[in-house]
Amino acid sequence: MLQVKGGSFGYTPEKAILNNITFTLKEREILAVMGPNGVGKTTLLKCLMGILKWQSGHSKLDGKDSSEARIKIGYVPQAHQFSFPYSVLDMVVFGRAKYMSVFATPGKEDYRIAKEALEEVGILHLSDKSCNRLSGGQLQMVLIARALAGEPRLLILDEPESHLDFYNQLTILEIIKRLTKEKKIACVMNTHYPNHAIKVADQVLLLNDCKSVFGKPIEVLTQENVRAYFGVDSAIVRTRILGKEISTFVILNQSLSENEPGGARIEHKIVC
Ligand SMILES: Nc1ncnc2c1ncn2[C@@H]1O[C@H](COP(=O)(O)OP(=O)(O)OP(=O)(O)O)[C@@H](O)[C@H]1O
Repeated sequence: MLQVKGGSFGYTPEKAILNNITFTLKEREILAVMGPNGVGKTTLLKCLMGILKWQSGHSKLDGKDSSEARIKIGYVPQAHQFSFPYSVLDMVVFGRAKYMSVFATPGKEDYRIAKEALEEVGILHLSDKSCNRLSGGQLQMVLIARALAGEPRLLILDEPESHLDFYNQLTILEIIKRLTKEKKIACVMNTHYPNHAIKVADQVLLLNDCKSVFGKPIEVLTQENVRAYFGVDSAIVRTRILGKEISTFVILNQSLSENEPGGARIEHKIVC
């Protein structure tokens, strides 16, 4: 559904940021884009949306060049960066603007779709509330609903769970996962949390210094890759809690990485 082949981009001719990015994403799949600060994750999202033009290579959505397919891409920015003096419903109706002519106002059908999007993320009851009176988690859900109202094939989210408490992080991730599967769309999200990638992503793209690696979370977030891309020692531990097997990413402190477990009581098996 989304295909990126040999994508390269730099803001100046002297310094490439993204080099030869290649991956494919199927319908109902989530891609987590990861890498240290400033490596080009947001730049990649902008190239996928056609806001920045690939300098070589291309990205295609359903076979169409990203810039042509832009109408089918829903973008969810980080909620904490904005203030919005609109009601929740009006905000979500903005997601329909790309289908309207310049001076047109939203019609009944636009409001119906906007309400449906609010229902899908579970916040229809907030319709009349001002966006400026919402919590960070609620506002993030409003922005997801706004993107959904645009009936996207591809949902792009820039660190959707950052600045949220643990409960809201999980809520947002569950919503993203459910919608991606139910609505048969694909989703690309930047995240700084390996455990979130393990929890919801089907694929991970690691970026650093013009290098990249793509694959399933457990295959990509290996000790070697994490050391090479982030400069820290890590492990994925598999733990059984209440009969359920859970894979968890941990950063190893010095003593653990020197094989001194330091009295850790959880029984675990390092899987990669
Ligand atoms: N408009 C711009 N013009 C020139 N350079 C830019 C521009 N936007 C970003 N950059 C530079 O490009 C590089 C990649 O930036 P980008 O925002 O894509 O990184 P990121 O991986 O998303 O970072 P973070 O994790 O901190 O959000 C950085 O060095 C940044 O300073």
